[in-house]
Amino acid sequence: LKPRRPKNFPPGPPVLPFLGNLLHLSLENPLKDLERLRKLYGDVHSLYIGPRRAVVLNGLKAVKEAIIIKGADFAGRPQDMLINVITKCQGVVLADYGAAWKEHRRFSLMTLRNFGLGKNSMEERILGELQYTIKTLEQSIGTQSAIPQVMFHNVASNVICQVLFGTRFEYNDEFIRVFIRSITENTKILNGPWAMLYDSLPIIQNLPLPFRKVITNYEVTLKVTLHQEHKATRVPGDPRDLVDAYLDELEKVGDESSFSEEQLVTLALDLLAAGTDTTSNTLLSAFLHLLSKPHIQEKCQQEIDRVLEGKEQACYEDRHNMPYIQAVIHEAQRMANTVPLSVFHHTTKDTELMGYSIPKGTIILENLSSVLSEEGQWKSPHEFTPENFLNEKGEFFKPEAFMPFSAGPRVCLGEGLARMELFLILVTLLRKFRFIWPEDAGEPDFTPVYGITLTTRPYRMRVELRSQ
Ligand code: HEM
Repeated sequence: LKPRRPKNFPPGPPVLPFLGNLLHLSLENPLKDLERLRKLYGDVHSLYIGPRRAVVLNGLKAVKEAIIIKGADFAGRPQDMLINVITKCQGVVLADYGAAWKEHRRFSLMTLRNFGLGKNSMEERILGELQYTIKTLEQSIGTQSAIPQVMFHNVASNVICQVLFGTRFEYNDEFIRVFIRSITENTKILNGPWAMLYDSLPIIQNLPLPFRKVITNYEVTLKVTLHQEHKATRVPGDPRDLVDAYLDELEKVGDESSFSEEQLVTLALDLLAAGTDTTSNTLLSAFLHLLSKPHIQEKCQQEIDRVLEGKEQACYEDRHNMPYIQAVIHEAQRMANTVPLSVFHHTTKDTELMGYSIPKGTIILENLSSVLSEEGQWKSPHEFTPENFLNEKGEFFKPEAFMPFSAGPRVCLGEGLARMELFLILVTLLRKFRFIWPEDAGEPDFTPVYGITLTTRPYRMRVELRSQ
């Protein structure tokens, strides 16, 4: 009943029968506990999630050795947790390391790239979507209460919807409202207390407890995704979007590959879920910092005005002339710490790490937080300081420990898109508006709400038009 540590396995806290190390972690937010355990047991330590064997990786050295240098050994995903019940191990994000994952990852990367080129490029889609955001913000001028939460989720999910379905949704559309509510709820439940209990105690898995909400939420998102009727209007060989491209591929490869209509639905949901909550929570955190540090906001605006003088709108290439903006965006990502424990990995074979033996089938928690704020890697690890990314000459540089997208074979496949979104959204909005912390709002609260993604606590902002 009490799990036994394998030989030469990393050390860790004493393990209890059934519960493993569940009592060593705050189920509401285990990040502080992981910091404490790192101090006690070192950069690589073990942890039992109920009966499941897990290893936590802390700091750049351990994370790099595992997911980059020994990437393939650490590139699996666990297949028997609450999260897998809903995705049936398909798609990309939670698929195990193997042919189906590889084929779907390759297809997604290629399609994102193809739909990002030429006419209707990704850049145009983002800038087009921003016109709706600008309208929303303009309507709130003169009030103290622009509410950025839903707005940034809408932008991020509409950008992906355009790639997937070739269409965007009005911000009050049923699809987008239901979809966003369901995925934001699920990213909180899926690594919260109920998921931990579900994963630790098989005996409770069929009881009508709150984790069942994850399944209902997933069914809702599935229904709305399936609702996108594509087949009737598509022209084979002339794809309008990712769904068309997938259906083309399915016809081409037939039964010989892992492609199937069921996989397509999971893939679409994967991309929507992975691309919405991450980008929007990063933007929420970035704006919270800019609201509380008006001098940094102003410095960004000066650089934007200078570089974009005479130009109607920003393009992604402009980033090369905006070292300060680049530094602010990277610093915002570092402090946002959007996916603090990455997505759980799983060892694909018996392997070694920093002198320890780690058997095949061990869950790996990659503590990205510990790298993004590691002492010794940053000039200022705990404060919002754009200078973390600027050299003495004011030029932008990226330290090795900047890994909000993780790294190695499983590195975020939306990194290129996310970086383009963050740049164009921040630059366009900061050029047009000044964002001010409302006088009646007290002090900004930077304590995040824990989940697969960290979220800022809800806040309001005052918006003024800038005269350029
Ligand atoms: C600021 C925004 C984003 C952040 C911080 C972020 C971060 C991450 C992280 C940490 C992972 C886990 C990597 C690992 O397991 O080692 C991941 C995976 C993934 N992300 Fe992102 N992401 C962002 C935006 C996006 C966008 C816009 C998309 C959609 C196109 C996307 C799609 C994915 C997918 C499909 C995976 C799974 C990759 C795999 O398992 O092979 N992400 N992301």
